Amino acid sequence: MSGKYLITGGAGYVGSVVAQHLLEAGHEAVVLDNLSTGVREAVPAGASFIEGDIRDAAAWLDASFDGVLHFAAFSQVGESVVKPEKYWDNNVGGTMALLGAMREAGVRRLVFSSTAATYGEPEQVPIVESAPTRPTNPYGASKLAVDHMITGEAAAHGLGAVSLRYFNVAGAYGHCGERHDPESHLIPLVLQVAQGRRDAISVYGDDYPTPDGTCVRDYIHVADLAEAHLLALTAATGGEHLICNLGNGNGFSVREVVETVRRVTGHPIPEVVAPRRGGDPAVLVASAAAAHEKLGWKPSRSDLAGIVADAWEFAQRQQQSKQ
Ligand SMILES: NC(=O)c1ccc[n+]([C@@H]2O[C@H](COP(=O)([O-])OP(=O)(O)OC[C@H]3O[C@@H](n4cnc5c(N)ncnc54)[C@H](O)[C@@H]3O)[C@@H](O)[C@H]2O)c1
Ligand SMILES: O=c1ccn([C@@H]2O[C@H](COP(=O)(O)OP(=O)(O)O[C@H]3O[C@H](CO)[C@H](O)[C@H](O)[C@H]3O)[C@@H](O)[C@H]2O)c(=O)[nH]1
Repeated sequence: MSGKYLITGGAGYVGSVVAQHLLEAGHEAVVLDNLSTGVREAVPAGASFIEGDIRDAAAWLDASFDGVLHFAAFSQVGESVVKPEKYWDNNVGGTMALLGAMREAGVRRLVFSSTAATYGEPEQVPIVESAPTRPTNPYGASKLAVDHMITGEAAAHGLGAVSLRYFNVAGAYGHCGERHDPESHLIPLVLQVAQGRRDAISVYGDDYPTPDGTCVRDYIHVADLAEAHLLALTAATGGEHLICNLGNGNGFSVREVVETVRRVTGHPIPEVVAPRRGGDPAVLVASAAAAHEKLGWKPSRSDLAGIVADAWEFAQRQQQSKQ
């Protein structure tokens, strides 16, 4: 059955891909974004666009909406360590206002972008949802606070909610991909080196307790992630707050990612070892068993070279459109 959904942060990377998937599935998509890190051109054709802040969501939310997909947030681990107040204000303060607006309008279905950063340094990998949550940076702490807020809202006021804890999102889908400015994520940065826009990639730390000394992450294709959001909308039912990890269950080190980019693009990628970045856990790899069991989700684009190839195609198209 088709529905009408508000997509906060739908001018950003993940939100724009999910908006595109919702439209393709026959839903109506209304994007609310203040363009703080997103761009207007990322909003898919066919979606309505409101330039505004989630703190003012009450101005646009009404009972005609079947649910909210909430992506709007600041999400840079390193920045959150030096400017924690920015993260509490937007991620926690903004979501509190959004939940209030949903309550007032009688909108009872929410899918929230949570993160692997809620766990911190794991005791065991792959990480399951019952693992201890001890975030090592304010970004992860702000997202964990929101998860707790949603649990309370579901229990007290009958909200149906799913928090999706993404691991490292990568790749592109159609005209939607990663175009942050400045960019902070590993894969698009390495691709910028391949394009000649940067001289080298800085490897943040090579003395971690991992096989090659660099951090290990679980890279998940953004289109696989989008499919999980559609399944989560169905699973978000009154009074329950479900939390599911989304990842492939495979870990790749920073050096393995750089090597994969070399193979996919055919460009040599010079690397320089730089100091560790504050707040980075050594290893983050997901168990997605709960998403499989409770949402019926299974990623189908788990090959790292394929993920990098899609991101490369998008980056090349972006570069050409600017020339
Ligand atoms: N990209 C990842 O690897 C990753 C991993 C885990 C979780 N997440 C989460 O997924 C979500 C989307 O991430 P992304 O990579 O697409 O980020 P993004 O920065 O591309 O998108 C976020 C969007 O939210 C908008 N926004 C921010 N604050 C707002 C506000 N107060 N009101 C309205 N709009 C606002 C921005 O303009 C932007 O368009 C975030 O919540 C992030 O924490 C991302
Ligand atoms: O120039 C760079 C950029 C990154 N890295 C390293 O590459 C790895 C991946 O870094 P990203 O910045 O691409 O991603 P993060 O793991 O820091 O964070 C991402 O995934 C997290 C969950 O795993 C959070 O959800 C967060 O929102 C999202 O940005 C990290 O070890 C980082 O130190 C480098 O070595 N050099």
